[in-house]
Amino acid sequence: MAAVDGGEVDHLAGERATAHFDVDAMKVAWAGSRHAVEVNDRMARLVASDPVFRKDTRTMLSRKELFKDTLKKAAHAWKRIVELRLTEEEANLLRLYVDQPGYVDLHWGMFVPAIKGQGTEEQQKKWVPMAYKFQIIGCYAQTELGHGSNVQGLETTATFDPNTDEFVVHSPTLTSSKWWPGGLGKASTHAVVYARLITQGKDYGIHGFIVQLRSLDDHSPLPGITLGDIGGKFGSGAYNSMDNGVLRFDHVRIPRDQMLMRLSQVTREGKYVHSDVPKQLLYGTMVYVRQTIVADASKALSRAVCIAVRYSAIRKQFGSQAGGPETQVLNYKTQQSRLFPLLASAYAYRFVGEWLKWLYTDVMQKLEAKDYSTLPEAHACTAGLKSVTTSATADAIEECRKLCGGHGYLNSSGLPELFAVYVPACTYEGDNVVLLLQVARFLMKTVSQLASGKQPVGTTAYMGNIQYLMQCKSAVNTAGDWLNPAAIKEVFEARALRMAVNCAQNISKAPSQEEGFSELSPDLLESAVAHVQLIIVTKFFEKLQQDIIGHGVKEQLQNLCNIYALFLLHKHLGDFLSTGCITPKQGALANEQLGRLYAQVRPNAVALVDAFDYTDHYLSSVLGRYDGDVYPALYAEAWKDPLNETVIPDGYQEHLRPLLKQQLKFSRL
Ligand SMILES: CCCCCCCCCC/C=C\CCCCCCCCCC(=O)SCCNC(=O)CCNC(=O)[C@H](O)C(C)(C)COP(=O)(O)OP(=O)(O)OC[C@H]1O[C@@H](n2cnc3c(N)ncnc32)[C@H](O)[C@@H]1OP(=O)(O)O
Ligand SMILES: Cc1cc2nc3c(=O)[nH]c(=O)nc-3n(C[C@H](O)[C@H](O)[C@H](O)COP(=O)(O)OP(=O)(O)OC[C@H]3O[C@@H](n4cnc5c(N)ncnc54)[C@H](O)[C@@H]3O)c2cc1C
Repeated sequence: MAAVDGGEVDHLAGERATAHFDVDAMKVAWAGSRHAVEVNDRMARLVASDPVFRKDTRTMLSRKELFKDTLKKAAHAWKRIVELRLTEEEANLLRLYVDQPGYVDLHWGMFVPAIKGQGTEEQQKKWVPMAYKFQIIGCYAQTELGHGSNVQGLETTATFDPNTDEFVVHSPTLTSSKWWPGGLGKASTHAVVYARLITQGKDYGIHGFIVQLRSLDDHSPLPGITLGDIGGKFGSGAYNSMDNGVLRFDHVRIPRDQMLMRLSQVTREGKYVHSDVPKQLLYGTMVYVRQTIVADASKALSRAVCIAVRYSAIRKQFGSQAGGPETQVLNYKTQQSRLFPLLASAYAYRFVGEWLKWLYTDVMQKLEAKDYSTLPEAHACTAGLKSVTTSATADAIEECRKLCGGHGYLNSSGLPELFAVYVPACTYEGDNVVLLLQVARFLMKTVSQLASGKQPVGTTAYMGNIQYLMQCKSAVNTAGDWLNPAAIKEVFEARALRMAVNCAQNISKAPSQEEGFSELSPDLLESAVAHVQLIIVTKFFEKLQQDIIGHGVKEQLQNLCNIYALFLLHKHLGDFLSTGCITPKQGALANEQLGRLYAQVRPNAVALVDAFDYTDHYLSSVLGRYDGDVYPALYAEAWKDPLNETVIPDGYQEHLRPLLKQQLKFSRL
């Protein structure tokens, strides 16, 4: 089952023949199960073979054309989902492979989960079926012009009026205008709006409300509602398919039962009642989406890496003095040392994403049973992993562009658009720095509780080993010693713990905890990153303990896991040295071992990206084609540009001809 939808000749056949492992079995390890490979493959092909889902001219469309194209694709996708009676799993994958951001992402990804998570059973019964049938389209309207990161600072108000049993939703200032919600600008009929609840003269803080925005008859905004799109965004094509919107309310009335009342209620008389649950559950939808964003990071990263690896195997430069063939750029050690850690990261993020999904499901089950003890851990893990994986992926896509040289800068390489679509992931669903500071808070709390003898659990369990980890010295003596998982885990644990303890000690010297936290925040960020990287490394090792079938698959994954860990060690050598976890000599040995691992990956590189099982349609890159027939495709693609529709360009008569025909007027000339 090869993901070929390219030409007849396989220019990468030689590369595929050198692989030391069973690619089909690796597809199973990557996708999670044989079933997952099958359903992914079927949905990817369904999309690739449907002309409505073509995207090769997307970067050449105007904003209006692009938006209309997005509406068409979303409606067609829905039609196919209904006609083919696709399951929810299949439908999600179909949307993924359509690969065009649009209102449906927010409808399914945030609006529906917000109602399911924060609505009472009655509210769910009323709203969810309408949303499932697309009788209404919803978005998630939280961020405002003046406030995004600071959710408690939102200004929109929802004031209860006991005379009419309604809330009056209002935007009191310009900065309280809702600003950014995807799908809001043009498509949504409804929104979950976050606003300050005011009743009986008291402000009870932020709560969620379902508000109808547009008429279900003619889609015009309802009275008191001002709506629009916030304007063009970074890059051509890319996230411009999404109608991120602005919304203002002028005393808009909604029935009381449109407040999402699972966590707290307002009675008919206007009394505020808070259920016996942590108020942070209000943030539940964000936790859910952060978890999905980690899974998406491995998708985006693996796409970019697939393009860069295949093209690096095709591209040749220098190498022969005697007129023989030039060298494949993939053979250059520098290319390998830039590219293979990214390949390893794609696998690492895939597996940690799988684990995070499990953690999230587990926490949800506990919440159902009124056990809230794992909520802080779930928040720290989703926030931290969202932050680290999206930042690294955004950087990696740009690195892959550079790894593809000049051709990587062409839209037809697929990389500029992928980068432009992906970078906002560092900002949306929580700015990455703000989220890392949340992780740091969690770590500082955990460290402070160690003194009282409280044993940390979950991903901070290693901190309980403080006596040992604060003074241990790595026993690594040879480069090969770095292949021992225990040796790697020990130094990653010691680094993370020592950085956290250093921060805690320095904070305790400040006049107040708050001042210390603020002063130390750059160090706290690094401490949080160290902790999150430890989680990723640990989860990769744990994956290797599972039953992994197929010839050579486990060995390849072991190599990638070691590359991921040793690459991080090399990149953050300063941390490991300054905390005394390793010596400079041990750092050099790690680097030596990395070089050996790259050599082992080299013959397997193309097969390792084939295991992602991406169709050419999904990759949408002439450089990443499965068949490696890059040059004819690049050449043909150029001719499709609208500029090449005519030989003589528009503007020649007005601007070029007069210039070329002008009489020389300068005496000096
Ligand atoms: C059948 C058909 C199927 C069809 C198929 C289609 C399916 C499609 C599926 C699609 C899936 C996904 C799509 C994804 C698309 C993505 C598109 C982009 C979306 C972008 C959307 C957004 O951006 S929405 C807006 C997001 N905004 C933010 O993230 C704001 C960030 N800020 C915050 O979260 C908070 O303000 C803060 C955490 C930074 C601070 O909050 P606050 O001031 O209240 O808190 P404190 O810091 O004082 O902390 C108080 C205590 O609360 C704890 N805390 C904080 N947050 C949480 C949390 N989330 N959970 C649990 N606990 C939390 C904090 O730790 C403190 O605890 P203590 O220290 O113990 O007191
Ligand atoms: C493409 C896109 C889609 C979006 N979709 C939605 C949506 O559907 N619904 C929705 O409600 N919102 C949406 N958003 C909004 C998004 O969630 C916010 O932009 C995001 O949470 C960041 O908040 P901000 O813009 O207020 O950034 P700011 O907080 O203003 O960040 C500006 C800078 O300040 C720094 N900073 C802020 N606070 C601190 C601090 N405490 N300590 C140190 N540094 C700090 C940040 O690191 C950053 O460098 C979207 C945004 C984008 C870009």
